[in-house]
Amino acid sequence: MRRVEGIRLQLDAVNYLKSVKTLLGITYRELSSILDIPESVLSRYATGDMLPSVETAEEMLKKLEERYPISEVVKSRLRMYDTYVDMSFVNLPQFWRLYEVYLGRRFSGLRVDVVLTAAADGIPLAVAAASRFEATLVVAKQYREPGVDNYEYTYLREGRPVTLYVPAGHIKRGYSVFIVDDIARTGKTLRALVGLASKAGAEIAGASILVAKKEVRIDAGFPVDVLYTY
Ligand SMILES: O=P(O)(O)OC[C@H]1O[C@H](OP(=O)(O)OP(=O)(O)O)[C@H](O)[C@@H]1O
Ligand SMILES: Nc1ncnc2[nH]cnc12
Repeated sequence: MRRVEGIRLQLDAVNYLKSVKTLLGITYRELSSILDIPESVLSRYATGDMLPSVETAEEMLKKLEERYPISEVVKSRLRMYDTYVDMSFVNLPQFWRLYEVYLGRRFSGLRVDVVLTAAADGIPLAVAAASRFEATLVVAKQYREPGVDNYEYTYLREGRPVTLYVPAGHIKRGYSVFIVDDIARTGKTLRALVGLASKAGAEIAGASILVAKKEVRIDAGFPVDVLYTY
């Protein structure tokens, strides 16, 4: 393992610890008994006065992922209303860090050139994903960028046509594209993003959608990772 990979693991373990502590409201006492590490040591990890060894970090991550999976964080932080799901936790830095660690481990070794999302609510998650994959962020918008060629994809949303655009130069033939969004209700936005990547001649390496309605089915020949269905 390269030195930098060890350091990443150490930081990932501490970030996971801090994120689940804040987002799930877990005490050091509980974390201490789950991890078998004294509370005083955990609090020094959290303040940054100390780092776990690489071996301890790997063990911590395994235990934390098993006991506090990111799906539990999503489930406990989202708020269901009649027809609306409040997903505002996707705007918390603690959640971005948790999501980065999750993606890095779930999709370890995946080559990604572009992380593609649709404006606006998917953007913070897509930034976190692009950061972890060392990829370029591309945001599909509901308007055409002027002065350049755009790929476009039109679908019907509650009877009205919606068109998503991306500048043609931003996704090239043969690129490996990873799709990110906060929620899929009808799956039409996800399908539109797949359509845009296909028009560009790119390959889709995978997709991560935090929350999806049970009815949403995407048979696109690539894995769509969903953390919570309703
Ligand atoms: O599966 P679907 O029915 O297509 O819905 C999912 C999409 O809807 C939301 O975006 P929205 O278009 O509301 O724009 P916003 O991100 O600006 O709220 C959400 O961020 C997804 O992109
Ligand atoms: N946050 C949300 N909740 C429910 N339906 C949606 N469609 C798009 N965004 C949504």
